[in-house]
Formats: sequence, structure tokens, C-alpha cells
Amino acid sequence: MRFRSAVTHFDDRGSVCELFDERWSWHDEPLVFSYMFTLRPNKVKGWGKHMLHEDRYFVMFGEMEVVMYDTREDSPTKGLLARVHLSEWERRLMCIPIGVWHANFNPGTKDAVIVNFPTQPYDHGNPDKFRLPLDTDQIPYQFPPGVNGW
Ligand SMILES: Cc1cn([C@H]2C[C@H](O)[C@@H](COP(=O)(O)OP(=O)(O)O[C@H]3O[C@@H](C)C(=O)[C@@H](O)[C@H]3O)O2)c(=O)[nH]c1=O
Repeated sequence: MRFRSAVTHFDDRGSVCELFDERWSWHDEPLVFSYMFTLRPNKVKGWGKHMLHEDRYFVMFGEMEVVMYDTREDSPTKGLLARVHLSEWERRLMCIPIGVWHANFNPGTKDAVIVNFPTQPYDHGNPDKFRLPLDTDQIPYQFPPGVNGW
């Protein structure tokens, strides 16, 4: 998991924030595809896992907690759980390694708006996505009461 902090430029007319630039050399994979998604308060998208691409998130508005669980056999962090808080008030890129389970939770009070720059374009006919239900016993994590999603 890696991060790159972003700078938001404000002036009396509004703001500007660069999202992704290959010249930053932040990630080995090129910019090939992007999409936006939203997440409503107290909702979760996940658990998901990808075996062919990495997610590269950028939270534009609101906040999102990314909960990750590593089951990769050869990983030094196998069996570890991590929670990362992303928000519009500390904008940054974050990438999730291939094969790591993750779930995106909105702990805030407004819709979160996120851009994802996956390292591969979405395959509409055969998405690179594995799912587990939020209450799976394969991942040692429970979201707070009242939180739901899939
Ligand atoms: C991700 C994606 C989905 N879709 C469509 C497919 C489907 O009809 C609808 C919702 O798809 P999903 O349920 O996969 O969307 P979503 O649950 O938001 O998927 C996301 O979940 C989190 C946990 C992740 O890991 C992300 O990588 C992504 O897979 O949007 C696209 O057209 N393009 C895309 O790039």
C-alpha cells in the first residue's frame, strides 16, 4: 500500500487539485483507465479482491475508510488487518496491492466521491473481482452496528 499526498490550490474563485500524473513516477503502472464512484454515509462497498489489477483511489469529497486484510501466502503482512482513513481534507492517492481483500466504508455524514485509477481497464464481460459478504468469517473484522453494504 502506498500513498502520494495531493495539493489543493485555493483562491477566491475556487480550487484546483491534480489527481494523477505519470511524471510523478508514483506507480510503476501507467494511467490506463479511471472512473468515479460514490459511497453513502454508513454504507460499505466490499469485501472485494482483485487478482489482475491494483486499485488507486483518490477521495475528492467526503471521507472513506479503507479496511484491508492480507491473505497472500508470500506476504510479510499475511494475516494482518489495516484501516486507512482518506478524506477531502487530506487528499492523497492510495494504491491497494493485488490480492488484498478490501472494503470501503463511509464513516462521514455526506456522500463520499472517489476517483479510482485501476491499473487495468474494467472488463465488463469478466470483471477482475472476487467478493465476500461483509459478515464473512474469513476476515477478522466487523463493521460498526448499523453499517451495511456489499
Ligand atoms: C468498477 C466498475 C463497475 N462498473 C459497473 C458494474 C456494475 O453494473 C456496477 C457496480 O459494479 P460493482 O458492484 O463492481 O461496483 P463497486 O462495488 O463500486 O466496485 C468497487 O468495489 C470496491 C470494493 C472495489 O474494490 C473497487 O475496485 C470496485 O470493484 O458498475 C462499470 O461499469 N465500470 C467499472 O469500472
